[in-house]
Amino acid sequence: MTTTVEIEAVLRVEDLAKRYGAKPVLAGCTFELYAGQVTALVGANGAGKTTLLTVLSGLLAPDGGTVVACGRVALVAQDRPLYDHLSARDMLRMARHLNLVWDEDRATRWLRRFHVPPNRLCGRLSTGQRTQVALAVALGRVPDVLLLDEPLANLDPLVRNEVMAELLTEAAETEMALLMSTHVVAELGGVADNLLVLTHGTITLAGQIDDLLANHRFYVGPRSASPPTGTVVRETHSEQQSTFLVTLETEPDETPDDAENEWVVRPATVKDIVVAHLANAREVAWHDRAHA
Ligand SMILES: Nc1ncnc2c1ncn2[C@@H]1O[C@H](COP(=O)(O)OP(=O)(O)OP(=O)(O)O)[C@@H](O)[C@H]1O
Repeated sequence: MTTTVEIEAVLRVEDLAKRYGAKPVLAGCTFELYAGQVTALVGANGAGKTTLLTVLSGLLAPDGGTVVACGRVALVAQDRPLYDHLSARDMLRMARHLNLVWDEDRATRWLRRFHVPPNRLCGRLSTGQRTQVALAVALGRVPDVLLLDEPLANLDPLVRNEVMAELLTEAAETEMALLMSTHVVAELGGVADNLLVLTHGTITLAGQIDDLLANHRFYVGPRSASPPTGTVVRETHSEQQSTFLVTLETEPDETPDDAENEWVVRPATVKDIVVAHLANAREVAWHDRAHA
């Protein structure tokens, strides 16, 4: 007998829409975030990631749809807004006064862990150190949902790994759901549980990363119009050869090569899947522009 473990959704987003003036930026966004899980939000520049995170944080009102959060939501914004004339320690002190729920230990531990000088003015901290102060303030608020807008962008590769490892521990230990926008797709393996791809303001791919890896395959074979199976996500052709990235209904057999049909089957990475979706989205945009 198999037992299905129900994972609790701590944030539910349904049919979310946002416009800036007359310009629609988000439309029909529907997804959930789960306790203790990390979800990566990926999309082209201008796709609407920052807007989506800002709406989820409550700082920006949506024009349609609903966001239901079970608990506190904290956002670390892209520009890490801090008061430059306050020290890191004063930033925490101010956050303690502004928040009904505040975990001083958790916040100061983070600053210590990443060697941020507590008495230096925020205006004199490096960009990476400012990120650490913003993360300390967000974690000190004991969020049930932590939203991070490109949290790793200004960190060196070593610190990036350390920050991600610490955030994963925090998420697991406190059942905190984490949603982070990122362009560093190659680093998502072993980090994110779920993936959301945002294309021109709409979620075009959502799922558990393990499932996405299991049901995407490359089929490489002699030049042809279609692959032997699956739904085509993206195709490229040379004179002799065709390559299809497909989604499969069921997992393929263990045997990777389909010798009979001369097709070579190989697995796709998260980066392959994301890049294919982004490339498709860009082509659709070019096509729409050309025919406008
Ligand atoms: N305050 C604003 N007023 C009007 N338009 C805006 C505003 N903020 C963002 N936009 C526009 O909305 C769209 C989505 O922007 P957003 O910053 O959410 O995208 P993004 O996916 O976070 O981009 P990036 O990856 O470059 O950070 C863009 O076309 C942007 O120019």
